[in-house]
Amino acid sequence: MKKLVIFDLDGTLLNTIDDLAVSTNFALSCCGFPEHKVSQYKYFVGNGIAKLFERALPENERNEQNIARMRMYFLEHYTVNNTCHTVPYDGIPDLLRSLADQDVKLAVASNKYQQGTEKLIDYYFGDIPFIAVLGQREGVPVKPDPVIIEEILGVAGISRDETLYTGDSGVDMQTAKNAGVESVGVTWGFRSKGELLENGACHVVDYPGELLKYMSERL
Ligand SMILES: O=C(O)COP(=O)(O)O
Repeated sequence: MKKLVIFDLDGTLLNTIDDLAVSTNFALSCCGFPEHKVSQYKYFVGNGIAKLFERALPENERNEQNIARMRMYFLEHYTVNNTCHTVPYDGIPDLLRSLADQDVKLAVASNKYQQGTEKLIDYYFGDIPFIAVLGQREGVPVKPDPVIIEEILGVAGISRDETLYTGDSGVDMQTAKNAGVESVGVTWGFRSKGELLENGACHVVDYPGELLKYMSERL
């Protein structure tokens, strides 16, 4: 029986890629560096914003000072422009609502910085009763470290066996494995089915409706 579903945010609940790309390109251009195509950002996102900046910077410019400058310009732009193009994936609001109606506990575990994670969840899913909305926080290791999952299990009072973790990247599948939790990889996000399987996805789904069916067989 599954009683808790933990969701990744970027590429799983929300398609955030355009806003992330626009704000990172803004920061790159403020720093005098070349921009990237939106499609490239699908491979830059997933390990938190410091890693996003490192990957976006030219190879010989990847240093602490440039990452700090990128962070400043990015946050200035993204803080006010993070809901311009971002949308929930088709079927996600219905999936969350149906799970909540069936008394399944819901939580978010993201590598996006905490304030951004909370703002987007509140803006797009304000009516969904998430028991925990956790992003990247100072001093807490990012996914694939399992600490974020362990924190959510503690808040929920639910065991590993009763938990499902859902995400769109190899990092997400590794996180679930490291936490000893069953994983479902989703193919509507930023990464390929191959990446999900290579990183130990227990199951892979192509539509939110499939996840709902999978869950209803396990309630
Ligand atoms: O900000 C990121 O790197 C991605 O965050 P995610 O963990 O929600 O995919």
